[in-house]
Amino acid sequence: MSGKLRAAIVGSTGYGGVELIRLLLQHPEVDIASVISSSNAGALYAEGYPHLSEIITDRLEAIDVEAMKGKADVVFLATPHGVSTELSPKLVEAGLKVIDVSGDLRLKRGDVYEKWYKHKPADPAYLERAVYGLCEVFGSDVLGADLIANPGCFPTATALGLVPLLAEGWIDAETIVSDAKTGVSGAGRGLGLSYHYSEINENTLAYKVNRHQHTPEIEQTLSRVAGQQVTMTFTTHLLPMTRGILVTSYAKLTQKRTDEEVLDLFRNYYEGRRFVRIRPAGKWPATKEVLGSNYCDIGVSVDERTNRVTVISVIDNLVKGAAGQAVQNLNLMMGWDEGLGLAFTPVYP
Ligand SMILES: NC(=O)C1=CN([C@@H]2O[C@H](COP(=O)(O)OP(=O)(O)OC[C@H]3O[C@@H](n4cnc5c(N)ncnc54)[C@H](OP(=O)(O)O)[C@@H]3O)[C@@H](O)[C@H]2O)C=CC1
Ligand SMILES: CC(=O)N[C@@H](CCC(=O)OP(=O)(O)O)C(=O)O
Repeated sequence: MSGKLRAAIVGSTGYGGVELIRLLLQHPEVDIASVISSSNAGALYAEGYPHLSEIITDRLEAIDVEAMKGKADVVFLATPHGVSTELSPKLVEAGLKVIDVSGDLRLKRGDVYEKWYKHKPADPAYLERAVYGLCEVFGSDVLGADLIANPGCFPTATALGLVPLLAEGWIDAETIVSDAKTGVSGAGRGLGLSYHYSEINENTLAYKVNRHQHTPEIEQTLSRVAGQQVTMTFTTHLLPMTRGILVTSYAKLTQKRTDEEVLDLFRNYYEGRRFVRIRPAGKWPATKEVLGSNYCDIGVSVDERTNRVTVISVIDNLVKGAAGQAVQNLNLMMGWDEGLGLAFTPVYP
């Protein structure tokens, strides 16, 4: 026994799962105890991911709560929507800690989940119990929790760019518009027509316009911070790149502000939070500047002509938008330094 925390990963064969493996391999307090597949138990993990040959030598295991109870302390779920709804309660009742990377437990209201995800919602007791782990905003809720709803990729980038402004009442909550771009890995490893090379190469398209499932999740966070119901316009676009999310948000200021005032607001709000970096006035973050890292980089500017503020936030969808924030949540849950295993410099170029 190494004395380390033992982690099992359900959905380990997907992009979120393999990114969790990359990060957990570097974590000083965690051992990967079990890599789990619903469709390919018995196969060598590295058959599907040859870049992990001789690094992950384990075979995939089937989903078995009793087996997980015997060999793991924490279970990460990087599974399609609908799986955690059924599985998380069983894992929690078996005494395991659960970090759910899917959207199943993020929305507190089951009827809202059903409307946007078109799936049956989880038991309300577990929706209530799940702690929404947007680390830089609600991180203090995570210590000691046993069930974490890890935020979505777009909600992480979008909310981190808007929360300081709403927390201080600097923007009119009825005027928010967020325009988001993502790379194709956001859609996972499965095949889909929009993600074929010949469909997305040299192409850009909007999708799920006015019906993206992350809209109510962002609104839930913004409403909680603002202390009033916030509704917004949120539009997603697919870009011909592998990783990265860039969100541009606009909102009306409630009174005149300068660039420096708004930048100071952001610097103060995120003081001491190492994974949020605020660019100086006139500088804008790019997705490549956070690639492979857990950073969310933010740039802010006031348009004096329209009295609107523009916020640009970038993350790597698979790190801060999924596996990285999940590890950060594990760290906060366990009372460890929140950056353990996450000291990755972005990959550049
Ligand atoms: N990709 C991203 O950037 C982000 C993804 N997410 C969320 O994380 C989750 C995983 O996404 P991602 O890794 O991209 O998706 P993938 O499609 O790449 O992987 C999903 C994995 O889930 C497993 N799976 C499929 N059906 C079941 C089932 N019935 N029970 C258990 N496991 C199943 C599959 O593996 P197998 O058949 O081997 O079991 C598959 O490898 C999703 O909920 C997604 O929305 C969240 C934030 C960002
Ligand atoms: C490119 C692409 O399709 N991206 C996905 C990202 C969603 C995701 O990752 O899932 P969660 O809802 O669990 O966060 C989308 O827009 O639906």
